[in-house]
Amino acid sequence: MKIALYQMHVIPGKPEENIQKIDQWFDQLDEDIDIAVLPEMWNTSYRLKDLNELADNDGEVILPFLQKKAKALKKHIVAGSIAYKKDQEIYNRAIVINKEGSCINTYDKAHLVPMLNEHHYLTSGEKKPTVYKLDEVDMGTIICYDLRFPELSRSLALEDAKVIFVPAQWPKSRIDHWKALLRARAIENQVYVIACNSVGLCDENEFGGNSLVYGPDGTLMDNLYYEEDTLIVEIDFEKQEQIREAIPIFNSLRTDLY
Ligand SMILES: O=C(O)CCC(=O)C(=O)O
Repeated sequence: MKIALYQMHVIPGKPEENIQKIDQWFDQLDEDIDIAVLPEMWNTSYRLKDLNELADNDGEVILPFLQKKAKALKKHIVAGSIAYKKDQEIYNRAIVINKEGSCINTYDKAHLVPMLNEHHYLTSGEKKPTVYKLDEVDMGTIICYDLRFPELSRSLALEDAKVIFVPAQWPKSRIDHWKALLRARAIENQVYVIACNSVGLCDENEFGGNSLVYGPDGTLMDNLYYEEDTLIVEIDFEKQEQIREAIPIFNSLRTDLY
């Protein structure tokens, strides 16, 4: 399975321009890419004060755009997350569209970031992320700060997720945490962790890139640096099975204790 990640410089407060950038990025992807992955809040970036005007109202612009694109390109889109307005509430919503153009999964970021005062502007999700299938493989998505809460990734792994996507706008100043936490989530759950960060500035926030993919044994399969760029990786589920057989952590779980 071949996956392309867009380490995007999201233009703050300019949803139309960001849609155009993504449209062009999709168009230059090779035919053999199965899944295209986008970062967190790629329509607005962190212009939180303006989200009431900028958030996509019930997905009315972004959903049809992604659905049409997925169908035309015959690719699944793990569409990171967007600022999504519903009944006067604004969510940081992850979206997955399959190559037939159906929206098969959504998840509203459950852990809002105190350091960014996200809770002043966004409503937190009240449900945990759920597993979805792309090409018959179980996968899941968590968003950025969720990475600090291992319970969420574990709950996806216990539902049989083999891949966990982490769209983010993670700051440059804490990139060491980003890499350590992503690697830990990969090793402890024996999953592929596919992490798509953004780059560039939004007001005083600088995002740190370093989008990467860790294998189920924590091997760094590939990574990007600090510029806008594309990462392409190929993942292998037979290899994952071998890793899980060699160190069978899921058979050793003590659900009687925790
Ligand atoms: O946890 C962190 O250090 C960064 C989290 C973050 O920036 C986010 O969730 O958008």
